[in-house]
Amino acid sequence: MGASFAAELHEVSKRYPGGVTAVDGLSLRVREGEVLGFLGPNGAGKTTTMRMLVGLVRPSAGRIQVLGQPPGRQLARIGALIESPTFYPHLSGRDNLRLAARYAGVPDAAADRVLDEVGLTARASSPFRTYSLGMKQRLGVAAALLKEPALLILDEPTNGLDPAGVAEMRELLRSLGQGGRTVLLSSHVLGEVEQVCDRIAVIDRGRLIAEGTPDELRDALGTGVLLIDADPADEAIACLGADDRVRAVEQVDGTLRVSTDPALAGALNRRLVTAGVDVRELRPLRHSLEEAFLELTTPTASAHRRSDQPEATTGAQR
Ligand SMILES: Nc1ncnc2c1ncn2[C@@H]1O[C@H](COP(=O)(O)OP(=O)(O)OP(=O)(O)O)[C@@H](O)[C@H]1O
Repeated sequence: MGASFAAELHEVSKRYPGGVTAVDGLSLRVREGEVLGFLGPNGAGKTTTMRMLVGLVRPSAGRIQVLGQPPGRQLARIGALIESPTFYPHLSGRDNLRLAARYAGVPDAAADRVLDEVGLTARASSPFRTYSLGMKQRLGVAAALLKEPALLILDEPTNGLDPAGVAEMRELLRSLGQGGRTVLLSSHVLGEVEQVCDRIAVIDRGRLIAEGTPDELRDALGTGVLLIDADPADEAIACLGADDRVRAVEQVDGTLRVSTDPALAGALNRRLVTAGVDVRELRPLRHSLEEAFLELTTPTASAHRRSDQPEATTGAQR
């Protein structure tokens, strides 16, 4: 396994006693220095994967390397926020972090550095119990930063936060990803990772189902539909309907929605023009990333959405 990956999983599975397969043949590489969003619906296996990376859970099958070693060997270089961290309610944020610093074997002064990094300096002397949920979560991130980790693993750090808390956490995550640190960040909400991550890995039922930059995901999860504005439309429908490579043609608000391989755009354009049809516009229909994510992970939700789309007014179905 190469050195340019902060973490590598190869065909990793985890089957819990009782029979739940939480992770199922997962192969994934976290590149050094990237912020990787680990996205999946509830129960997809994100927490289990993260627990395996830090050595809290043993995989049932497969190989894992973290910072070039098997899990559990490089804990001094890994900061993790996987379970809600336990802090003493009556102690201040600073004193809680100083205790954690001693436990981690780093100087007390690290507490002030990380408080500053997560934007809690102004409230550092207040008792932990007076913190908002967002501040508590940020203190958890601060604790994970004490060791100046090369790899930071954060499991759903925005979970349970109100919109203002989510926005603050997003800002913090964006700043954490700058510099050379590698960050693995899980979420079940696309919008929370889309803006802060270099790449996104989507898992569902323990399996990797898509991986790439947000743009690559949008492209890879194309709809298989070309939008064509052609004149006369009737002739275009007849021409396209006669092509074996076209699965269906629908006319919606004057535009043809052609179900086909989008790579055939050029060939279909030529065919239309040869048939004497003017092609005014031809482009692939793209999902938003949110739609693409739902399409991949929750078939029932996407079925609902499809039925909400405008009805075809005329069409040729194959
Ligand atoms: N200790 C355990 N024993 C048995 N089953 C477990 C255990 N931990 C998790 N599971 C099951 O494994 C599956 C994956 O859970 P996991 O917590 O890894 O998913 P997740 O993607 O992190 O979900 P969430 O977003 O809800 O936290 C779920 O079906 C869960 O119930």
